[in-house]
Amino acid sequence: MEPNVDRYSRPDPKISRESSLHNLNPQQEQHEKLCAAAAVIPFHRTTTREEQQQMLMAEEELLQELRSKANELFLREQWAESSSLYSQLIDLCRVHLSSTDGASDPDKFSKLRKSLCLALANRADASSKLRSLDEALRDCDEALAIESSHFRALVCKGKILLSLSKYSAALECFKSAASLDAQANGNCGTLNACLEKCKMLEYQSRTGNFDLSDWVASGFHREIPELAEYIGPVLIKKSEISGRGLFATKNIDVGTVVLVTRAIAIERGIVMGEDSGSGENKQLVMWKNFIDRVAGCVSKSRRTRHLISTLSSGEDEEGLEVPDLSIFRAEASERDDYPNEKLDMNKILGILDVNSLVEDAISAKVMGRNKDYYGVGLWFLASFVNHSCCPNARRLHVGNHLMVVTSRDVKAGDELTFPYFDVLQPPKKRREAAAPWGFDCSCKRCEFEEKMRSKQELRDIEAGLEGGMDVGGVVYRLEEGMRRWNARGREKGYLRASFWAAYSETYASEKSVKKWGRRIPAAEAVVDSVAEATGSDERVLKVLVEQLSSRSGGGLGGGGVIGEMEKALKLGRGIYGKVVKKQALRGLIEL
Ligand SMILES: C[S@@+](CC[C@H](N)C(=O)[O-])C[C@H]1O[C@@H](n2cnc3c(N)ncnc32)[C@H](O)[C@@H]1O
Repeated sequence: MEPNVDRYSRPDPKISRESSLHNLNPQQEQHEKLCAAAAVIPFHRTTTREEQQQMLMAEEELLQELRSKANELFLREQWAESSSLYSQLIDLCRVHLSSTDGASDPDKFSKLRKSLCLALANRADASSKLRSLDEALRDCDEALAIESSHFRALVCKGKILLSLSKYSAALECFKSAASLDAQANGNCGTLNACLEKCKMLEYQSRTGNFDLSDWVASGFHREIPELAEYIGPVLIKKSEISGRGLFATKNIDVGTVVLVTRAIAIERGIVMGEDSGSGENKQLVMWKNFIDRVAGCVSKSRRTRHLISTLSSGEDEEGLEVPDLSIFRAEASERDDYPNEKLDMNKILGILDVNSLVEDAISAKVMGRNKDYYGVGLWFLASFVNHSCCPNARRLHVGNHLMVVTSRDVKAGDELTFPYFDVLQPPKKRREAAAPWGFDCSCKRCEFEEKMRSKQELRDIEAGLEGGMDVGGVVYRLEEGMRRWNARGREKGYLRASFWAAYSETYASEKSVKKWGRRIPAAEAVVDSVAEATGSDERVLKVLVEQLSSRSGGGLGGGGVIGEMEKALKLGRGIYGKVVKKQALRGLIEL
């Protein structure tokens, strides 16, 4: 069959020069020359075989040159530059494909399609490094629409889906890639690693079974474990505390993971000298960087923009809509089905003020953080959890993930709350800590303590503690006062939690314990009531463990302390959650 000579006619010079060549860097000048050689052919004249060969070579060389330059930049991790060259390569492939007839020149057609697919997959890889995930996915889908078993596009798409927490869809991609001829595609090590990781994350996100024991047992020295995002038995509803809140949909035991969510953005650093000016400046710089990061994520993803727009910015919280929990399930989300929200910088700043969490919060220190460490981040679903001074949950920060773990048993229908700040301090300090959040806490404990403010004696005790009064004396006066005020059950726990600093210092000092003897309660009883009132806390647990240790003379093997050890383990579960299994937990709390 006669070749269709027109196919080899020079493509419209406007398209070829403007869309592909014009932006080339100087190193590609030689190709301009090659193309210029081909350009001597008048546009309307049909080309000879020799001219066709010449043009084919020029085309091939140009593609090859672009490809190697783009690959080189990619290997040098110059993502934006390599992406721009892949774009030129893609344009060029498209131009040539549009003028190539697959039926009469199948080799060239198939070569061009392969080049196009590879360039799309590579650009997707570069875009994903730039966190332009929507664009990256579009490229993978285009490559896969051309060749459904394109290895690189499948692996790249799998990785992007994995980073978007779409575990089942990612697993499908990796499985399809694994079913291809491994020899032909190479890179099996990476694929197998992705496949295994994906299987584990898919399992975690489906079951909520997480196990951090090995990491904890290594003293947090091993690499931070990979975690899936997970939404447990919870739902968002109107809250009596304020606006919307997160509620349990069934009874939940202490230590259960109810939520694992990855930060939208996070900024970390070591801030030396908490009160020094340089520390504050560093925090300000970090805050600014954090805002930039969030703004970057918002500009790159419709989903992020939509989800962030559901968060409170502190204004008219009662009038806010209750979003459907399902929009936070990454697995369920389609790429383009989000409204294109408009979010100005003021709104973003308001949202960050109300919802950002600081990783160095007292509850986060447990996971092996340095005391000068400071990290600020935004986590979507956790942003619906209200604060309470008698919370029933805690947060654990593991890498970029925030885990919400119940710190005591929770009943179906209860609102889940975690502390935004240290709740083992007196009401005045707690009010000061709540002020930057823009609220006055009115949880049961705060309500009770507000009523108790009328007691001059309590105010004197608080002033005494602040003024450096003997801590044993503070404990004694408070215990005496509670007897007279008829404080019962949880109420005692609330007050003891408020004066926890005095209790823990007293029990830590043999001299104080001797001095006050039976006039102050046993540490175990205080630990029980504080844990009952405010949930587990590592400082409360520490007092219990020290008591156990001193009672058993340093070793904890004695039969008499078994019950207390079980109690300590239960408290430990409320702090670290069931994600740290018994043996590792024993090590962690030094039992
Ligand atoms: C992270 S948001 C919590 C979810 C929020 N209620 C909503 O509807 O989006 C933090 C804001 O919730 C409100 N809030 C949280 N805990 C509160 C409490 N104990 N008392 C009063 N307001 C509270 C405050 O307005 C606070 O700035």
